[in-house]
Amino acid sequence: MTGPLLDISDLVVEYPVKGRRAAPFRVLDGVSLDIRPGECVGLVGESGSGKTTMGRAVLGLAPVSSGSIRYDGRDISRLSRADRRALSSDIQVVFQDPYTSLNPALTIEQILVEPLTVQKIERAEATRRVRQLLDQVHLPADAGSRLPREFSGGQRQRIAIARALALEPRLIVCDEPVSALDLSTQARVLALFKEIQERTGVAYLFVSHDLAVVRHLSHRVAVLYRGEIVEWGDGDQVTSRPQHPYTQKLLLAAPVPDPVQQEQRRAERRRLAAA
Ligand SMILES: Nc1ncnc2c1ncn2[C@@H]1O[C@H](COP(=O)(O)OP(=O)(O)OP(=O)(O)O)[C@@H](O)[C@H]1O
Repeated sequence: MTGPLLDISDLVVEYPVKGRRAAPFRVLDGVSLDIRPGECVGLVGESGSGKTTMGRAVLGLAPVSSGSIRYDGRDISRLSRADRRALSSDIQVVFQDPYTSLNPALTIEQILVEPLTVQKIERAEATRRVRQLLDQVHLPADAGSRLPREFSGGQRQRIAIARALALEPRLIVCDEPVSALDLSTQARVLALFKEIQERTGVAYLFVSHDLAVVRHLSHRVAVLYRGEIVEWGDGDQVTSRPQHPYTQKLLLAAPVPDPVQQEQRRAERRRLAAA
């Protein structure tokens, strides 16, 4: 039995508040969770609960006050810039907005080659890898010569996924990666995430406000409420039979296509609100 790939323990993240005597604003308050190699852990919660901050902390972009984030056994919560850069081939990210996350002035090939050249991978090998990456995300080989604006939102998110995969990371932080897409595109991009995970064995920290999205591919799910994890466990259990009242509300808030079921959920929401 191998240890976790990522092990977050008692993590506290605080932002300073203007004014000399003001106490810092605590966004994450003693959060613990772990991700096993090849596992998808979903992190859900409503807006402002601290989900993005959690992803940013893993990427070294949030101020950690206490606690630890161990990657492969080593605490990475307070790395120097150089050590953090060295870790970029292990931990990658896919952001929410495919419109702003890709440099509009670069061709897709240039976007995908960039991380490879930073890691000093030879040009011929990089070009071969770009073709392979486009194939992996089901984009045609000639996509390489085009600019991001020539692609739809779903296709741009595929390009962002290809870029994240370029260095064959072991973990990808996915921060609301389908929220900006329409429903049918969401389903196709989620299927791609799943397929890539099964093929490459990469692990995901999959952040979303939407329980239905997280349910789709998470082995385990953590529910964040006001900077604390209120429920954490098996994905099916948490998303279908939640124990905590906050998760129950999140589940009832998710829209369902069947109007009868939708009305039953509204009634249940009213009952919970009155309780
Ligand atoms: N750089 C920052 N400085 C100060 N406060 C911040 C900063 N980043 C986030 N916060 C605050 O931390 C809280 C949690 O933000 P975060 O973006 O992590 O939430 P979230 O659950 O991802 O919400 P959303 O789904 O709306 O993005 C919010 O109250 C936010 O205003």
